[in-house]
Amino acid sequence: MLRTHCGAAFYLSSVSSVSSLNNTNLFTVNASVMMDVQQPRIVVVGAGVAGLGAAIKLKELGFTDVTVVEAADTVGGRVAKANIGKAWVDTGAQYIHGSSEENLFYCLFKKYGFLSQIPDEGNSVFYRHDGRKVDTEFAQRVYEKGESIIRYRGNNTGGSLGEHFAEKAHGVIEASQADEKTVVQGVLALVGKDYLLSIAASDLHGVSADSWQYYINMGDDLNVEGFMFQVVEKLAENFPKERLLLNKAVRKIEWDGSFPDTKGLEYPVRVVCEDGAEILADHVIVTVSLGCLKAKAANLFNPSLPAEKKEVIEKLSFGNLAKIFLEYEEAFWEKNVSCISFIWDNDSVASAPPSQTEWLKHLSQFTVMKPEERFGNILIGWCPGDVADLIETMAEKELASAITEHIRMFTGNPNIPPPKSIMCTQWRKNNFMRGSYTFLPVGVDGKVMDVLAEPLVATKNPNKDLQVLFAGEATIKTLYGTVQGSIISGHREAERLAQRYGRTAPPAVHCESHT
Ligand SMILES: Cc1cc2nc3c(=O)[nH]c(=O)nc-3n(C[C@H](O)[C@H](O)[C@H](O)COP(=O)(O)OP(=O)(O)OC[C@H]3O[C@@H](n4cnc5c(N)ncnc54)[C@H](O)[C@@H]3O)c2cc1C
Repeated sequence: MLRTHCGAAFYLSSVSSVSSLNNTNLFTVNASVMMDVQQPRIVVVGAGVAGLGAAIKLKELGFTDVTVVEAADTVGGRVAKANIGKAWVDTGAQYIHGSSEENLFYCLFKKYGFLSQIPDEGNSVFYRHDGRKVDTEFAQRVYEKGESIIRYRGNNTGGSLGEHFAEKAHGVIEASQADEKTVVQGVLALVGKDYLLSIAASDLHGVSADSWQYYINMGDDLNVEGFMFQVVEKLAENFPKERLLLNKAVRKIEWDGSFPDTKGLEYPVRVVCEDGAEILADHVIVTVSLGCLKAKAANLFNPSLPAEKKEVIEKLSFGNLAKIFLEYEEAFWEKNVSCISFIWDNDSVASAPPSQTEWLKHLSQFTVMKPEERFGNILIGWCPGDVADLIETMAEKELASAITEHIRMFTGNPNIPPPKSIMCTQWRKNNFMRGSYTFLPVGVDGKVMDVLAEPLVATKNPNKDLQVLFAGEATIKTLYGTVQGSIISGHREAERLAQRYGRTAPPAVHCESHT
């Protein structure tokens, strides 16, 4: 989830109490507190942040028979990397939403010594379609006004964020001076587009105005590009490699059954993999994305999911966010610039070729990867929703050429060369992700995520409970769409099993004690 514009904290104004998140800072547990030696067999499906979080927490809680099964050839899921130019870049998450010690991910960054390596954000520059720059201070002022409107938590309004924003933005435009109206309108439209990036949606009118009513604000955003995947790789070192099965896609989860192993022991769950392997288990924690659940849940579970859960899977939206990495021989931007924004107005629509206007309109923000010594000259262009879906289908050459014309027009510099390399993320096409992250469409209350998080209830074997549990960013209404939400959801399910086996964890420990 991207929720930052040009270094400015782009977050929700009112906050819920962080103390409501028990044990969020628990990442070590003294195994001596174990109250029994029973070792149920547990399978975790997915080695993204939620799966790793669950597996490591289970290990810390003294469970020794834990296996993680991952379809991809690497860990991390939607925290992922790719090589471009001289560096590895984060193709998935790259912001810590909440740079404070309430945030477990922030603590991990601190623990692994990465925080001190994160450079300061630079300046923003705003262009109109004809190369004119908008005075940064003025643009920032209007931008902040727009942000304060859109940073709206909602509280069972049932309305759309688009409606809310349009109404309030209209007031700001009306109140501005006649000669500034067009720019004010353009900057406010930019706020809306940037917000769509943070939600990964196509249209604010399709997004619930109540999207953030349960959300926990842990502080400002921090851009940790190039470090997020490193933190997750380090995290994965805390789980035994031989128990982490990569390139092993799960095809079927059979539950509420009675499956004997070779020793005649009976297990209620059988996990069947694409390669034909079968793993018997007492418990399985499913962490696949909402996108995968939408596409595959009907065939993945046997017996099938209860109607209530199916309904939630259908109701929640799973967006897309494209990151387009553009590598240049030399920077055409000034050294201190970290964000380049394009402000569209009615004239700019006419200036772009009609075939490209629609998607280019949504390519309004480019961030500069910093520092140059580490990354070279790389810009990231950001696109949300349907436009991201479309861009995934375009050839790199076509994309590079359209973007170059776009940048030339807005900067007023016809000599900007095409990028020497270009790479676009493909989250929607990825069979094991099917998009970027969850958002709440109009009319859907975040509480439905609690339903998604509920374990399945066995009917044939009610004494063998908690057979199928669910974790992942879509299962946590207070932090969905984020890495910290994912890890906490993994911990939640590990702790659910710990409770089931009478295993108690010591009280939460503070971030500082791990530095
Ligand atoms: C482009 C992008 C930008 C983002 N930006 C940010 C950001 O700046 N800050 C932030 O906090 N969050 C951000 N997010 C969201 C964040 O990355 C996710 O919320 C989080 O990583 C999800 O973790 P997860 O474990 O819940 O799911 P996943 O990462 O999706 O993990 C699920 C795992 O299950 C595996 N899997 C799927 N199906 C199967 C199967 N059948 N068998 C076996 N394995 C399977 C997948 O391969 C995957 O590894 C971003 C996401 C994207 C895509």
